[in-house]
Amino acid sequence: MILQLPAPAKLNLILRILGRRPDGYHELQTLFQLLDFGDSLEFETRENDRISVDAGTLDIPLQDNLIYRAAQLLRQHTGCNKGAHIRLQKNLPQGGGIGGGSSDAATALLGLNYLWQCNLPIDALAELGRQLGADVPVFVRGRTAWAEGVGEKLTPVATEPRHYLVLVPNCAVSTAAVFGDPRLTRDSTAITLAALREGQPGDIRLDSEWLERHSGNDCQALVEKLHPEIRAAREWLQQFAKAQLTGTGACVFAAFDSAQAASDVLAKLPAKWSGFVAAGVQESPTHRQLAKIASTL
Ligand SMILES: C[C@@](CO)(OP(=O)(O)O)[C@H](O)COP(=O)(O)OP(=O)(O)OC[C@H]1O[C@@H](n2ccc(N)nc2=O)[C@H](O)[C@@H]1O
Ligand SMILES: Nc1ncnc2c1ncn2[C@@H]1O[C@H](COP(=O)(O)OP(=O)(O)O)[C@@H](O)[C@H]1O
Repeated sequence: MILQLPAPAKLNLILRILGRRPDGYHELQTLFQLLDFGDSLEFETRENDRISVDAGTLDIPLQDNLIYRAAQLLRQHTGCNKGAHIRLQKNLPQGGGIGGGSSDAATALLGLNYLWQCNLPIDALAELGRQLGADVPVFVRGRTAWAEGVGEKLTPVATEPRHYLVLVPNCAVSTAAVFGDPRLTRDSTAITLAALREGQPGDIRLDSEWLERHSGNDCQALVEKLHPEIRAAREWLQQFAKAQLTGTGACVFAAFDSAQAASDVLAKLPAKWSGFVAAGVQESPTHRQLAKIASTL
């Protein structure tokens, strides 16, 4: 059996650092916006219990690949001893702050849970994801969400449909180095969403005016100090629309009302940088694909 699933990127439309916990991890608040663009994973069952990964252009040891680690963790947790061959088509830059590795890990958990018929509920898969990285649970749950804690307390939210131009500067940022830097500001006040829920059935809606007021990224100033090229990319994009860092970088992004408007700016991009246009989505393309497969059974 062969199963093909997307592993979408995310943007942090808001990233606030509230403080540091005794274990060194940071308390934060972030708005994870899922995108309709990302990597792609293909899963194939095998006759034996081997797990192999063809990582394509991604040049890292197998034991470090989050796809392999997700597969091992799922087997350990469930006692499953089945094997699989997994092919990765890597479209997202590494260390970009758009969650490529985390999303690959989540898609591996979701895909293998289905392929191996482990039948773990989403809560259990999200907990396994948390063990692999702070950003994995949001991709496992598959909803654009407001995150608190170290990023694992998730509240699904509805954002207005927008198109994003994401620029990829020529550098990779180490998340651990940014969080370990004494110059990082860690004193933002917490935002409360509760007031926005009043009288509204369903998910909390974050409209563009609210987003405009609260957008920002507490890592941006430090990351731009460490990597002047990221500042240059953001300032270039800023000529056309409000531009901001995602996660701990390196990517920067701006929102547009249409894909055409974003593509028009992308067409002007200096050759030294690359970029892509993607739409913001409420539900992960991974979950949409799994639901489609389930509906045809
Ligand atoms: C801050 C974010 C926002 O999305 O940055 P990006 O990775 O997307 O750039 C993420 O939550 C990152 O998530 P992820 O990349 O999965 O982090 P992890 O592998 O769990 O942690 C990498 C390192 O970042 C630091 N870290 C991470 C998350 C957090 N809330 N506090 C931290 O201090 C820790 O030093 C940890 O060793
Ligand atoms: N399947 C994978 N895809 C990308 N990176 C991976 C993967 N597995 C492990 N990694 C490691 O995770 C690190 C961060 O990955 P990535 O998710 O691309 O960055 P970010 O969290 O900044 O968005 C990479 O530098 C890489 O060493």
